[in-house]
Amino acid sequence: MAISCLSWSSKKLFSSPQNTRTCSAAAITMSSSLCPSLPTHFYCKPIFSIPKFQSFSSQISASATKDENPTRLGFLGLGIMGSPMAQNLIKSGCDVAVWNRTKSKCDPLISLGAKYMSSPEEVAASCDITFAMLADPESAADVACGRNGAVNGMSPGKGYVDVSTVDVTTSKLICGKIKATGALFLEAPVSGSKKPAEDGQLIFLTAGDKSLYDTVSPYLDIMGKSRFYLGEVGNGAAMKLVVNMIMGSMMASFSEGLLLSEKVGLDPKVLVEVVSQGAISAPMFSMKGPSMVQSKYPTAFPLKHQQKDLRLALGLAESVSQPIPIAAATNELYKVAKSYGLSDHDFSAVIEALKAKLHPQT
Ligand SMILES: NC(=O)C1=CN([C@@H]2O[C@H](COP(=O)(O)OP(=O)(O)OC[C@H]3O[C@@H](n4cnc5c(N)ncnc54)[C@H](OP(=O)(O)O)[C@@H]3O)[C@@H](O)[C@H]2O)C=CC1
Ligand SMILES: O=CC(=O)O
Repeated sequence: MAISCLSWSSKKLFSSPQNTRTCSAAAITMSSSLCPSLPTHFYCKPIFSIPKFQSFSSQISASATKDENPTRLGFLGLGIMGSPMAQNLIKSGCDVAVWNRTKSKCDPLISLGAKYMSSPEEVAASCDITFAMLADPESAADVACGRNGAVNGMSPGKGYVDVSTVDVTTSKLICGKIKATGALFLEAPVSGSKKPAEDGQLIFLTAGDKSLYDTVSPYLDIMGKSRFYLGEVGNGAAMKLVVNMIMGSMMASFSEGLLLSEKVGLDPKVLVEVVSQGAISAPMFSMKGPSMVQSKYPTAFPLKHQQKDLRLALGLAESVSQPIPIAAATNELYKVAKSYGLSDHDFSAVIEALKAKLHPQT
């Protein structure tokens, strides 16, 4: 069976609350039984046939199918990514409680049916599974382990799924604190930006308790198009950092190309078109190139988070003595862009760091 699955046809079904459960179940059923040749760590939503309903194996998942006793989900962190992810869960008929540091960001979700809780602890105490989508290692650790943090509300039978992009050490720290309560832990950072989050097309890079992975797979499938189970805690975080290290360098290189083409009298719009047709074509270039040419950077992935990921990737590389000189140079460029006040712009604004007149006489 071809792996290039995902489908907006199955997605359309997912986006309809009345169809969600059938489709979630269908997605689960499809995984290894119908795709025996696929590696067991990888699952992708099917495009075509939707097989017969099969009930979920774990107890918590099974309760997601029963109206009288639905699994209670919590969501901590309602920024660019967390809001649409939580929204997709709510629209799919899940029972969701939310918390965000800035309370006003909870309002649109409350109007869709979410319950508001006043702390991460309250969310964790009242939910079976709590997802967290925080900015960086510091906020992820604080929301999980700080005062009124989620750890205080965890207990055996519950699960904590951290979908933030953090470093291996932070993920292991959070895992240790959560597991000390008897609860289960899964790290599940995502690849894919604002639009994929809105469309339920994220890629989950998970590691940790396999039974929790199995339990939450129906929810990951509502929010995403595929999921990888990578084994021990730290592997998901590391995979995410490697992917974003590549992405940050690609964007920096693309920026250099756009500016060089213009300087030598070429039309950068044509460069975008040429690149899109060749072997180095990437959706990112086609999507962001046209606005970069107009010096517009509507935020999907904030530049400050891309620089954070490069910084964390450098730490990861150092921990195993792997040289990553291109990523190191790229990180410096993003730091310059941050110093120009571009932290909250899209990461494609890194091109502005290359426009600066480093040599005013030229
Ligand atoms: N945007 C993207 O394209 C993608 C982002 N990611 C990763 O996902 C994570 C979230 O990204 P995104 O949604 O874009 O980021 P945002 O900056 O939009 O949201 C960050 C979230 O973290 C919260 N937060 C920040 N600091 C603290 C703190 N000290 N205590 C409590 N809460 C805090 C914010 O709360 P408040 O609203 O109060 O500020 C907000 O809910 C990051 O790790 C990012 O690297 C991964 C894939 C794609
Ligand atoms: O982390 C960002 C992304 O686009 O993935």
